[in-house]
Amino acid sequence: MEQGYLTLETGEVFEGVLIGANKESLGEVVFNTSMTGYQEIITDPSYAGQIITFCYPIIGNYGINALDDESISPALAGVVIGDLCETPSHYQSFQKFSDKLKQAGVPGIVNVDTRLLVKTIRSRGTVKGFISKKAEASFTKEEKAPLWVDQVSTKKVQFFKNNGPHVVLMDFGYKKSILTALLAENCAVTVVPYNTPFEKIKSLDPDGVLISNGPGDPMSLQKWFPEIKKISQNYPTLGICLGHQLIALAYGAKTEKLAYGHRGGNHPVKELMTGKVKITAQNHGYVVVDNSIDEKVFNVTYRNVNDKSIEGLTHKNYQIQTVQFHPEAHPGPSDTAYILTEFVSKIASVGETRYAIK
Ligand SMILES: NC(=O)CC[C@H](N)C(=O)O
Repeated sequence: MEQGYLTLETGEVFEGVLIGANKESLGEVVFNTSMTGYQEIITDPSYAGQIITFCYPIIGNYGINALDDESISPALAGVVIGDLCETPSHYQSFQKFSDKLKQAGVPGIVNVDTRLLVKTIRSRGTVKGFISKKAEASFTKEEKAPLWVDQVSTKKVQFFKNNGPHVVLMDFGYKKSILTALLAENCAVTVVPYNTPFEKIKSLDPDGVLISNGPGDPMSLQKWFPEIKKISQNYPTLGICLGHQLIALAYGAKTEKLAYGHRGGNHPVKELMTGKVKITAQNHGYVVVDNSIDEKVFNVTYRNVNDKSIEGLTHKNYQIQTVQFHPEAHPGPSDTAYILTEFVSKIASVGETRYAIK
């Protein structure tokens, strides 16, 4: 057990014990409030480049299983934990949390005062941090953040056969649960790289397109906004999290960074049409700016109950729906699983009446 430190760019230093990969790591320090689901969280590609602080004090108690990974290899920069349990107990567990981290090449730091760290992030806003054996770090101003999506998106097209409607899943760093949910609805799914142009998607002849979640600042993908717009004008489209932000941006709205993001399994969201509140799973640092939405183009369908931020949109003329939260959950409640089910039944019924390709 080796002593280590998490140094924040704002100067605070947190002491702990190093676990996982034996290396230093720099990342944006964020926190997740979920009480369970650490395996899904560390394998969610949307965390690429980030150091996740777990608010829940005990992590690792039910081990790692063969089912819950949300991607093949974790993309996060590190983890910060209060109390790590190295003697897991669960019938499906085959690995300890620290071994999973080591295998994935990700460093972590445990025995950290995570309550103080989260309070610090809440007052400072999201800050960069450095995990190291030394209590010092130098933070140089990066010219440009890496294009994280490019690092997590598939490089090749993958087909999943089925006898239901055909969905093209644009992979900006999709969570496996999105694919699983579509397959469970009998959809045939074609997973394509994030930078697949409209013409290629047209050649795949989908019934609908799903623009996935993914890491980083949505504005870093500005180059692809015209393609995203064209795709969504020609096929019924569902955007989840980053997908929601990209669609809004493609139609001229703006996004901004939240002070410290929404990451957890109990974010209340109001469905404006019914007034009903759904408890949702979330993991995002950016939001669509409220007054940047053209109300002649989009209806705001959902709002966050806590900070009133935009959580969902529908287009007034095209079959486009977007959600900032995660209807596939994993981890988190499945209150909004109907969003995926309704999308699939909509594209199944569009069938022959599908609008003409422009
Ligand atoms: N889960 C996601 O798709 C996250 C979207 C985006 N990277 C954000 O942080 O806001």
